[in-house]
Formats: sequence, C-alpha cells, structure tokens
Amino acid sequence: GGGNVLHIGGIFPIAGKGGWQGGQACMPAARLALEDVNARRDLLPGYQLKLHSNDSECEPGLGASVMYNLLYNEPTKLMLLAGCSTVCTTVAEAAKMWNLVVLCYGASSPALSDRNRFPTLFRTHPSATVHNPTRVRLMKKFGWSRVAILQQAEEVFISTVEDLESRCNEAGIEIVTRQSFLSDPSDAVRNIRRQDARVIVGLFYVVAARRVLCELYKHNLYGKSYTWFFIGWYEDNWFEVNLEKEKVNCTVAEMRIAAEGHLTTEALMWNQNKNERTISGMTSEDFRLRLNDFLRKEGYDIENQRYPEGYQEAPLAYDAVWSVALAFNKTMDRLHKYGKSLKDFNYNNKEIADDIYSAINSTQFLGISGIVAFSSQGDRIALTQIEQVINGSYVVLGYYDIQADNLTWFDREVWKATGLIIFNIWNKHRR
Ligand SMILES: CC1(C)CO[C@@H](CC(=O)O)CN1
Repeated sequence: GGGNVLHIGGIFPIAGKGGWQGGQACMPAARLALEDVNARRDLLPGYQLKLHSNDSECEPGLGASVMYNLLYNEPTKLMLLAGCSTVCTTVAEAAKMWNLVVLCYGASSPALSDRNRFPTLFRTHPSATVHNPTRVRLMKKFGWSRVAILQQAEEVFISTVEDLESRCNEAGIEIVTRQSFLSDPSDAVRNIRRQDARVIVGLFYVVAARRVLCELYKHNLYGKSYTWFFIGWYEDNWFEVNLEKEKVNCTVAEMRIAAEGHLTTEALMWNQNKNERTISGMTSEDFRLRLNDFLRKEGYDIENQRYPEGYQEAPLAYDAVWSVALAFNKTMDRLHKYGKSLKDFNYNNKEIADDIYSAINSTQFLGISGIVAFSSQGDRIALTQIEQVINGSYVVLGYYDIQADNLTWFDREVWKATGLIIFNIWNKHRR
C-alpha cells in the first residue's frame, strides 16, 4: 500500500430498511473521527489512518460480500469495523480466518458475547443484556420479588431473557411466567393477566410494543397496580404515532392512559456530563452540533430525529475509530522494539494480530459515548439510564453503574396507587 498509511475496513448500514435510523449517521461519525485522529500529531506519528468502507444495508449477505471485497483487494486491512448484529455476527465469525480484530459499533445481540464463536470481536455498542442488572437492581429497590416476562420471539430478546432469568434466580426474584409471541401479543397478554403478575418486563421491537400497549389497555393491565418495564431506545413519542398505519385499534388517548407510569431502561451512548472534555477535546454537546452540521451538509434530514441527541449510536462509531487509533499507537510502540511494524501485517502473522488484540483489549479512554472499555468477552462496559413516563413524557429517574453497583436516584418516580405513595413517604422518613 502507498506510503505510511494504515488501512482499515468498514461495513456500514447506509441504505436499506434494515438499518436503524442511528445507523445512517455511523459512517459520517467515523469519517469525523478519522479527520480528528489524523490531525493529532501525538497519535500514529508519521502515519495516516485510512478507512475503506461500503454499505451492508444491515444485511448479513451483503455485509459478507463487502468484507470479501475489502480482504481480497489491496491494500491489506489491519482491522474491520462493522454495524448491525446480523452483519457483525457474519463478519466476526469469519474474521478469525484473516487474524483480524472486528470492532462493532452497532451490535446489541447478546449472542455476540461468545469468545468461542467470536475470538477477536470487540464492540463499542453494549449488549442488550446491559439492561438486566439495572432491572434487577430496581426490583430489589422496590421489593418486587415476583415478576413476569413478555417477549417477542426474536433472537436478541430470547438471549436477553435467558440472562435476565439467571440474574433473577441469583437475586431470589421469582419469574411467575414467561410469555412470548411472534407478532400478535393478544394471547400472551391474556396469559399474563391470568397469572396475576403485577411487575412485567417487556422485550420487543417498537412496532410490537404499540400492539402490546393497546392490548394492555383492553385488558386493563395498566395503572396503579401494574409496573411495566419497556425498552428505552424507542423514539420518545413511540406510543402516539403510526397507530392507523399499523392498524393498532386504540386511540392516542387510550395509548397514553396505558403508557402512563411505565419504566424504561437503556444504555447511555452519549457522555452525560455535557461540559466534560473527552479525548478528542470535544464535549458530547460539541460533537452533537458538529455532527448535525456535517449531516446537514451531506443532505441528511436532521429535523425528524427520534432523540434529542440526534442519531443515537453515532458516538459509538466515532469512539470506535478512536479505539482503533489508540490501539494501533500502542501496537506501533511495542512492534518497534523488535524492529517490526504494522505495515508487516499480512493476515497471517499471528504475533502482530495478537499485539493488536491485546492493545484493543486494554482500551480505556473517555470518548463521546463515555468511558470506552471492554469486558473479557469484548463487550462494551456502559452506564444505563432509567426513565418513567410521567404525565405523558419521559422523566429521568436515575442512572446505574453496573460495575460499581452504584444507583444514582433522583426520587422523582410517581406511582398512581395512593397506598404506595403513603408507603414511600413513611419509608423515606423511617430511614
Ligand atoms: C439500541 C439499538 C437500536 C439496538 O439495536 C442495534 C442494532 C443491532 O443490534 O443490530 C442498534 N442500537
């Protein structure tokens, strides 16, 4: 390859319906990060990092062909970045044959936390199981010892529920029933009611969530004596939109009544301290403004974003490129000691691959998405946020740091049942 350039491959969900909205902003975010790391004189001195990328449309087959094109054509790539869970599964399973580390910025599937199947996988996107310690922590806080599970029959939710069940067992919390459905939740919801479960964890994509909520309204499974956990990464007004289009036979008013009071958990993807300078020198707010500016120039539709922060996962792609640059920087220093260089990598020298692996494995820096560090399975270590719908909109109730088992709580929760309010007042004064 030309001169002192370090090449990496990138597979992004650009077009196609499979791509989650955040996905489209991942390649632009990665481009911004490349600009920034290449501008730094203290990073990879004398080298430029170059990203060769193409569109997977979030389809594993297309993603595989993009990977083959990247690997069967010059120049040699030193690492691969990939997006969606399906694409990342395919790419990460094959990458070991080329001794390549794969860094996924948009894959949430718990199945990817498997060093046997994916020995060289790391991800800046947390696994969906990151919600579970948060759910269990809240069940303990509020003394909920009997919970039910309602899930859509999708791989990501099946493996998330398995992790949730084992954590509930460890915590002495009884799973009274586990109901699953493919696309029509009515039977499953009826079974939940029959079991008289009062705390229910719901795991489904947002279209199914609207159908579930309408069923809850029809079966009166909402309000003062029910607590629902939903996933927090749906768009904020998810329960008020697309009702006609998706033939949900509830009115917006009915959906609002059923939605009132439910809790959500989600992984934080934007550094919460908006004034805190990260490794790039930008705060997460600086990044949001700069990304939106960049996207506007590229013709992206900025206005109808589903999150106030814009494209939710963009920081994960930005931080992934920084992870690569910092890992290569470490590896260059080590290789120089025995007269080698990353330029010598040719998909076959295992010792250089192992050096890159151990460099990425010891990643630890403050990125736009918060502290970037990986578990031994290559999973992103992340903070989670708990919200509740109060008077129709989401209110942050607190944050949970799983590693430190530290729950930051703002005492803003509102339960409709007067009994619970009296109990909470008494309970607070008792301490
Ligand atoms: C939070 C979400 C929407 C979970 O799915 C990820 C996509 C995937 O896992 O394929 C993107 N981020």
